[in-house]
Amino acid sequence: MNTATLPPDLRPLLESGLATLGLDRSFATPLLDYLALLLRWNKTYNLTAVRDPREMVSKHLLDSLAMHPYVDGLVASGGALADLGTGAGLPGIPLAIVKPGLRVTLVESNGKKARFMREAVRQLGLKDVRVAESRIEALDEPGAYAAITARALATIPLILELGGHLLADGGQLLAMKGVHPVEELDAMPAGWTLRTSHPLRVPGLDAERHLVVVTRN
Ligand SMILES: C[S@@+](CC[C@H](N)C(=O)[O-])C[C@H]1O[C@@H](n2cnc3c(N)ncnc32)[C@H](O)[C@@H]1O
Repeated sequence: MNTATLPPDLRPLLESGLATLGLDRSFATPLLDYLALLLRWNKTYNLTAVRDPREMVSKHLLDSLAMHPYVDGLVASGGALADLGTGAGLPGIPLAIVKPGLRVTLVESNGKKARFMREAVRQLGLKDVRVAESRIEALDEPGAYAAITARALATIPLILELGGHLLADGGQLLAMKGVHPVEELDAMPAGWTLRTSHPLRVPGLDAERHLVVVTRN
């Protein structure tokens, strides 16, 4: 893939961030391939508001990857993950890159974004990833997923309303949030339990981040 146009300092920046997150530096190559593709498509399709390549490393790649330990159990058990309102594939594509064997469905209703992701999945050779071009609430796969992820999508009650049907019994919502979302959790519907809210440290990002884990009772 053509990563030659990327600024030369991106690779060391990304490799250092991967090391901080406990991930192998070798993942920098496919992650930069994805970034290069995203930058190229962003010129014609409005895929993400963040357009500076250095900012994309911290705000998109490393931010998505900061939750990677939470999907290790899925790789081990073979459980599937649905990334809801994934946009250009965040966090689903970076997670799939660093967790070979993780089965991911990228759920997105925007046709241009879905088209970009189909191309990215093909070019990156992500064999266990599929794109579902669909409204979340219309995805007819009840109970098919051991976990759902959501980043910059909606409040926790709304995420559960849209996509709760996709989770198997005991399944987990892994919601990426900024500050700990007290009000959202106060409004959580019946049938769901807050398991944990864990602060995440994202290399290169000076902002509060939390991973909120909610389980179906
Ligand atoms: C703010 S973007 C976040 C994208 C990505 N998760 C990220 O972190 O960059 C929210 C995305 O969710 C999609 N979306 C919103 N509601 C949706 C729904 N009900 N079904 C499917 N996609 C939806 C939008 O099209 C948009 O691409």
